[in-house]
Amino acid sequence: MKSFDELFAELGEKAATRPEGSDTVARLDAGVHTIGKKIVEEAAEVWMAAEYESKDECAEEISQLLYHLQVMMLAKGIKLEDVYSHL
Ligand SMILES: N=c1c2ncn([C@@H]3O[C@H](COP(=O)(O)OP(=O)(O)OP(=O)(O)O)[C@@H](O)[C@H]3O)c2ncn1[C@@H]1O[C@H](COP(=O)(O)O)[C@@H](O)[C@H]1O
Repeated sequence: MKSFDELFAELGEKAATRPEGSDTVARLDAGVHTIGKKIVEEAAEVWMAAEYESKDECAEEISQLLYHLQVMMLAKGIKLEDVYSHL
């Protein structure tokens, strides 16, 4: 288990060191358009899970959406505080 901030730190490290086999590195290399499409797909899965699946399945979909949002943040050079300052 990890927090939002811990995952973001881990993904930032992956982006910087580019380890072989990292899904995150591949997604960053694919670019903002592909990352954006994934965010829309995951958001729809959250919606469907909320309507038709269990609380746990919905939580898993939300975790995936948060992951892809973080990938977009990295792709755009957006830091946690850039987002938090708007909350
Ligand atoms: N938290 C996540 C995470 N959430 C979602 N995903 C990715 O998003 C996909 C979403 O699931 P889908 O049901 O849409 O699967 P899919 O249709 O096969 O998706 P695609 O791979 O085709 O886009 C998953 O298969 C993962 O590839 C994640 N990939 C990585 N992480 C974490 O990110 C960290 C770094 O991972 P690596 O970069 O792979 O080392 C690790 O701690 C991982 O646990």
